Amino acid sequence: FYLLKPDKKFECLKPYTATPAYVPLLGHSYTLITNNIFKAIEIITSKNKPCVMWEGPKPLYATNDAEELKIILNHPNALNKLTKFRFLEEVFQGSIIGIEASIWRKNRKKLSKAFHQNILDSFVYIFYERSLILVDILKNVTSTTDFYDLFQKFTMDSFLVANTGVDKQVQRENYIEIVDYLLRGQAIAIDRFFKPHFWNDTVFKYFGRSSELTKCVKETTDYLSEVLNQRQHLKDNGDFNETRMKPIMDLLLEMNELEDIDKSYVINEVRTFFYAATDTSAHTVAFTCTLLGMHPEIQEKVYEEVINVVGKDSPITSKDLPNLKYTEMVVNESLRLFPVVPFVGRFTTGEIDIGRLVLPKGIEIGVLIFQLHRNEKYFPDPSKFDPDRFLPEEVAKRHPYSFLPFSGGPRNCIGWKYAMMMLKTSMATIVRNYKMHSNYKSTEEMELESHIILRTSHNLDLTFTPRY
Ligand code: HEM
Repeated sequence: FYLLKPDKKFECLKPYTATPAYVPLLGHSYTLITNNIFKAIEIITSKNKPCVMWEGPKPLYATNDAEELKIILNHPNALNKLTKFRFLEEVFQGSIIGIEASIWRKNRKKLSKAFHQNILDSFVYIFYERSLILVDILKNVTSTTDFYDLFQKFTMDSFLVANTGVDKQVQRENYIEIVDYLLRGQAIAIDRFFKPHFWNDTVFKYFGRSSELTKCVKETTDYLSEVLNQRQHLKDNGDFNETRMKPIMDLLLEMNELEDIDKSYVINEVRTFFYAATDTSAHTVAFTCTLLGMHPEIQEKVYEEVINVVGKDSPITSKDLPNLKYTEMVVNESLRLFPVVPFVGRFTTGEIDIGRLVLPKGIEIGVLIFQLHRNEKYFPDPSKFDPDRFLPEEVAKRHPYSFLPFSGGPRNCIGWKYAMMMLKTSMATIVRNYKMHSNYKSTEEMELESHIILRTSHNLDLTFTPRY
């Protein structure tokens, strides 16, 4: 009986149960059998309002209501991640993204120092240099170019320099062993996350790609450990490049000495930053280029702004970024329509009163970022691309928790400023050099899917024509 019906202690959630049929034993999880997680959530939340979905007897309260999200994301009882995060632990290895709240608090404070504005400012020339390589590579795109892959190489290239000080020329080289290990490790862990039959450790060990995953993690650990030793050596000899920028790894290394942090901790955090930073930013560049390709008049406004602020040939610097206001509005509107992290999850460690309901201790919460951004209550005509929604007077009229591409509250994205600076630098560089074109007539023509990070299920329709 327990397996067939929602647990008695969660009775209070029953009136909010999602509309698709509740299937004994599975609850609503059966929707995952034939759909990717993005589609499954779309089906379950088709009424576009908060609801409870059931994984067998285990409830998940899913909401796209800004006021509820404000309460939840700032509540001390909602700082832990979904219990299923443990299936990603083999790649995260106790780093900030999945760690339990009491340890997370201390670590977040330390790591925040690496995202100080002065440090981020010093990365802009890397973002710009790497964008120039991207612009060069864009000369060779054809109708078969995989844009997700192309932009991912750009973000990985920028990441490796800004975070580890290593220049691997990721955009120019076809195969780089360490990048392959990083990406394969990520893919295997995510695959397990969404395949219930692999949630059992023994089944995963004998029938899944467990040993390949262990190898990928070991190889990336060994590589980052070698880089760390080289940085340490440079530091001991007084050869740290102090003049232009300090990679995040060097900062963590300094903290390591000051605050007695373990070296393996530094390695795990840097690897997690890699996972959190690269696909997210790459897919945002891909979506933003496509949206500009669909809207030539908006693209020209971005171009004019870039020429007015930076000029035709000057490098883009950290001083220019605050003045690229319209470019920022465009990036924001792109993140609204296509929030590349379409949902995040939390787990309640105590009750949370969200007004019409008290969420009990011990349930999962789904923060429906995609459905929040497409909620007509906050964004009328939600599938229309309209950067003017981000004019300061329009933003002031809206609920502050109606736009959450980087989530909200104390456990939001630690890298959001880094991401925005990289996105603005790269978009300005691309628009200054190319006219983009896309044949989509509306965003609804773009079939979406997600295996954590949002993308289209087909390659993007996009062409680049040099401006000069
Ligand atoms: C477009 C780019 C990005 C998007 C949309 C994005 C979005 C997010 C979201 C939605 C979360 C989850 C927060 C939650 O659970 O409530 C997150 C967490 C995180 N992000 Fe990002 N992110 C981006 C880029 C980056 C970059 C560039 C970095 C690092 C350089 C980064 C590092 C992290 C880390 C470490 C966390 C975990 C934070 C914690 O638990 O305290 N992200 N991000």
